[in-house]
Amino acid sequence: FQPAVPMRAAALRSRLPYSRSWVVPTVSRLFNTLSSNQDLAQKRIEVARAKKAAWKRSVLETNKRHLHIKRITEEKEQSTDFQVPALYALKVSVCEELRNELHLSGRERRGRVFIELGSPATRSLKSLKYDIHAFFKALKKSTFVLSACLPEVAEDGSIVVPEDLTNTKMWKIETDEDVNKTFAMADEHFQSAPASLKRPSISLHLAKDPNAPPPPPPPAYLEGMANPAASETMTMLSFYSFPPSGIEDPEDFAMQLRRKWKPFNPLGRIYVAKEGVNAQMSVATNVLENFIDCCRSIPQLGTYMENGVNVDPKPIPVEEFATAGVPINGKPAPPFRNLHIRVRNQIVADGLDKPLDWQSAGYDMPPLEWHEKLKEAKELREQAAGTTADQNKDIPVILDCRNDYETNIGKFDGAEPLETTNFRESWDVLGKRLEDVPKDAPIMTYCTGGIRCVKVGAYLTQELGFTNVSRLAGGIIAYDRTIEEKAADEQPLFRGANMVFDGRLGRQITDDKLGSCATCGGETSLISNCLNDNCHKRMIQCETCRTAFHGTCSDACRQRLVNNGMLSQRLHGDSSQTSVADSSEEKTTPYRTLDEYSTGHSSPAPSLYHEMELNTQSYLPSGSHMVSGFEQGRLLTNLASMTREGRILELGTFTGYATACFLEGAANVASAISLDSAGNQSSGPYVLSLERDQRAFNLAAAHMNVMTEHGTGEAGAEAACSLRASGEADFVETVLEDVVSVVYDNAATCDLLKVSDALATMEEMARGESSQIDQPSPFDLVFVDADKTRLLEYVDACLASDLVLKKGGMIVVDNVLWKGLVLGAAGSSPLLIDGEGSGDAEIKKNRRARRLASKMHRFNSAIAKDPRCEVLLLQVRDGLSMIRKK
Ligand SMILES: C[S@@+](CC[C@H](N)C(=O)[O-])C[C@H]1O[C@@H](n2cnc3c(N)ncnc32)[C@H](O)[C@@H]1O
Repeated sequence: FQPAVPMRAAALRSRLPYSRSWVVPTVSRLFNTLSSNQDLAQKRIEVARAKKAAWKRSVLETNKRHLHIKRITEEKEQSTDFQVPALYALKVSVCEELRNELHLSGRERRGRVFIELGSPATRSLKSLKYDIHAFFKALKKSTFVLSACLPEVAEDGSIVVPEDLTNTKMWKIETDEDVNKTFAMADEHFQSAPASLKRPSISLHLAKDPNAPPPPPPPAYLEGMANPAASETMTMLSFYSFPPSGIEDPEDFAMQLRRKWKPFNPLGRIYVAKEGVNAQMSVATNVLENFIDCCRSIPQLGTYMENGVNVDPKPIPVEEFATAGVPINGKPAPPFRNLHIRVRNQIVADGLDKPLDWQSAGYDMPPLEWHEKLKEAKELREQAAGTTADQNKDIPVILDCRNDYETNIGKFDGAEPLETTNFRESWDVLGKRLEDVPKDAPIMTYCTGGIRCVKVGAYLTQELGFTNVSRLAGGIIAYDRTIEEKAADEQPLFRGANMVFDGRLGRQITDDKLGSCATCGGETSLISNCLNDNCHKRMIQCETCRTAFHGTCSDACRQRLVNNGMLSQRLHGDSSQTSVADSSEEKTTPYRTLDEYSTGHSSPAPSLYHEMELNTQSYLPSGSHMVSGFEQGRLLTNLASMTREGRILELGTFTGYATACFLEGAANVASAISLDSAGNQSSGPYVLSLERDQRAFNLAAAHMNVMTEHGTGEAGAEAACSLRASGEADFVETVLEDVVSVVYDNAATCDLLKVSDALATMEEMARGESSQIDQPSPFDLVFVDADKTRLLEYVDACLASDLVLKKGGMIVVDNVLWKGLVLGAAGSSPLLIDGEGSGDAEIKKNRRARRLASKMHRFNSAIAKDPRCEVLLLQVRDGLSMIRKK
């Protein structure tokens, strides 16, 4: 054993620059010193990481504890033979001074904290304060002192908290001994208290600690700041930063931004990734300077916001702001509704297989210099007619690095668009375009706000070896502002409209209409997204066609809107459904495909479903293609409606679309057999759905609550829509209990179960050993829609045991045609994949798709031969296999 202090001193001595090794500065010693400094830095990073991990663990533990306590209270409240006081209830109130100083919200000022019998908080002041802090997060642990009294029970059985906190019955809790005494008194008081007091209780009063250090002064950027709500205008702005050491913990950084920006009430969309930050925002103009100062004070933004904050030259009056975006669902919309700070893998998805050095990306050319260079380039081009390539080498290559729908409505004179539909395609296009261009030739690049050109510049210099690359600083936005502010007598060399990434979509810079309407071919600069949300294609479309096609891109999409009965709702903002039979659309629009015809002659899905899809797109966009959707969803409802008892098991809930379809079907069964109470785990209509992803589970839980509280019609759709409109992303992030239970229409029960692996849970059920939920009695239908690599195991568990699926029951397996690739896997055609690219990432993705297609083919072949069942493989959506258990 060695004492800790000397050991620390020795370690420090060997690392500090003034240790003996520094006195004789030989090269090797200097090197040693440097490397030990690096060690020290590394150690610090490790300590910081360990602290963060410990903090995360403690948050998880606290959450777990809350849930545990909730369960105990519920169980105890239900059980009649409750004897032991397992929990103490502390009624906590916070003094006025602390409330104001810490800006406590209603829930944080007063509430109940439960303390378990025998837990450290019943013995030590520190633990008691810790537990109170765990419930009242806004309280700082050291800023309060405690006083206590015992609650009185009124004649009517209600619990009275003394009004007069200075009353003599109150005592201070200052030591561990006081804590012990207080809990002992609560026990004693409980013995003689009336039965309406369910457990030993203590009233606690929290007052400001007179010895607490004064709160830190507000940051300078908040001093004397105006009230953003009083601003008459809003200012659009954007910025990006690629800090050289990256962002260590993007989740944590995103939280920091939310906290620091709260006083400004900004709106916008911000992406945070390890590589940096990319923000498009609107901020009240009266606090714009304060907001910019705040951003500058954040080290990861500060000096790394290349070209500072790109501010739109014209603030928008608040009344105009409310309607400055492209209308959504036929209703006027602002450019941004909420503040969304999202963590992503990259702030601009580039598809490169390794990150480059974003600090070394060519010359960031100020807008006025860019303007002059373009004029020179124009002159050079005019003089160059009929001259040799060698004489033309000074003419710069001007590259527009945006996508085709952006360059089609506006670009700089003489610029060459890359004609990409996605930024990831740029690398191949650049390679081909610049194949024969000398490495020292001048190359000028630009994009909307400059961020894409950082990546293009890095690629051109580091990967393709060009030495004379420049990019327009701050992109077209900064150019537009600079010309307007500093060279108003000059004609802008950018013609047409600049597409921006907020609800306005396009900002007209000159009156030129360079785009041609995707529908009629006429001139236009209007850009929008197809109103059929299943398509949502970004398109250029003139005002006339926009009206004629009701904001959709084609006949097919317009027809979809009509079929879904949402046209009138979307265009006029009313909730009345268009009656398909009465609709003139139905009579006059010819059907171009059988698909369109079939959808056109099916009953529309209830309105809730569409909102569920939109919520999925909004909260879990990368998985939104997984939702079952209209055709398959309706089929699932019908199948569920035809089952004997309406008992359905779904593997892979995702956001609850198919779950809702099944619940609808189960309720149909209940009404067909005139059940007068809802089914449950043991008998009658019941849906059990298993999911492992917390965020998907939370959104599904919210959807199921909406469905059961408001139904699937207009009221349900409105409630589901408000999940999105509230902008409260937090509900998908919180940890819910692992089981969420709802009853629909008093006819069918649905349990959502959060599991770590649906297959393991199902195998437990097959053995009759379900650990998370009481063993449910067997199901009529099992929908297999979780991980696609273990389909045989899922189906086998259903076929092998009658505890999961009844004899004669049905297994439905999704995605069995795997985008048509099973044909290739069966050797019938080459394995072609739509839009097959040649980049490494694309090749990897395709390899995975092929591997899965082979697995799917093996599954289809095996199950078709299995004597325990009969199979019908339907070409619905991505292929549905209907497997009847014999
Ligand atoms: C295709 S989606 C389900 C779509 C949903 N059934 C619908 O129709 O809307 C697949 C879901 O299964 C979940 N999942 C995948 N593997 C799982 C597993 N082993 N256990 C539980 N859930 C799983 C995924 O998180 C994902 O949400």
